Amino acid sequence: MIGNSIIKLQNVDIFQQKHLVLSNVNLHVDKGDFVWLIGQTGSGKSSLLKIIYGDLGISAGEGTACGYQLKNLASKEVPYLRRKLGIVFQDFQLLTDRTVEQNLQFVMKATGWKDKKLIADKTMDVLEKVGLRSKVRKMPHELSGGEQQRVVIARALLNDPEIILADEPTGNLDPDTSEEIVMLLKQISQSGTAVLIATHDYHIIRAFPSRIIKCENGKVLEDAQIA
Ligand SMILES: Nc1ncnc2c1ncn2[C@@H]1O[C@H](COP(=O)(O)OP(=O)(O)OP(=O)(O)O)[C@@H](O)[C@H]1O
Repeated sequence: MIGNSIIKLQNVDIFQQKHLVLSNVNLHVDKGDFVWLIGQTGSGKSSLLKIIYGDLGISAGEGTACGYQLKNLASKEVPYLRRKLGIVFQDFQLLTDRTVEQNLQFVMKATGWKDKKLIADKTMDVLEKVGLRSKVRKMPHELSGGEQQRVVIARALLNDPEIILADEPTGNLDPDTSEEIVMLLKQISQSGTAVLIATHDYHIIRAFPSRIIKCENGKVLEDAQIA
């Protein structure tokens, strides 16, 4: 990694199949940055995130994410890159037949955690960070939408990621709960983990002013404004 750089894309072209979605993308995200990603439906926000988490490959240009070269990234490297990224999506994607604790520990076991004491301590550590220690034994359906999204954020924090990528994390939440979730993500960025949030919700952007990146007409504008 170069200095504090977590994500660096230089002159990257982003394709979905043969369709060029975004061309000549330049983007940098540094340690602890809090960045909004906006753009109309179909403008390429999810495609840009997919480049960063190794779901789409880079054919032209250069990129690094969390110290990994994205160009020619070997498929066996992708799970290791993903451990350094916390991914939070709109629909909560919790396992509905397991408790909060079991949801978290399922991920830990899948990513190589073995020591029972460390697993138990980390479970409580991430739940503390999202304010849900008391819900450790609850099933997802016993939680509100905002609480479920907090569990997803806790899950994203398990492997101490360098950045959280969030795609419409408040899409299913009411305005007050959305603000609470973004407040939590903002706090996380202040403790050093970068946060990149794709959203259509300009109200929430106004409530938490920060750097804005915009996908528009096949380009990525760094340091954009909302109307
Ligand atoms: N798997 C795919 N195969 C082919 N084309 C795709 C695929 N996924 C997305 N696209 C196309 O790529 C373009 C960008 O889509 P993308 O999902 O990145 O946009 P977005 O800005 O995230 O949209 P939204 O706000 O609706 O989520 C669109 O034209 C879309 O139709």
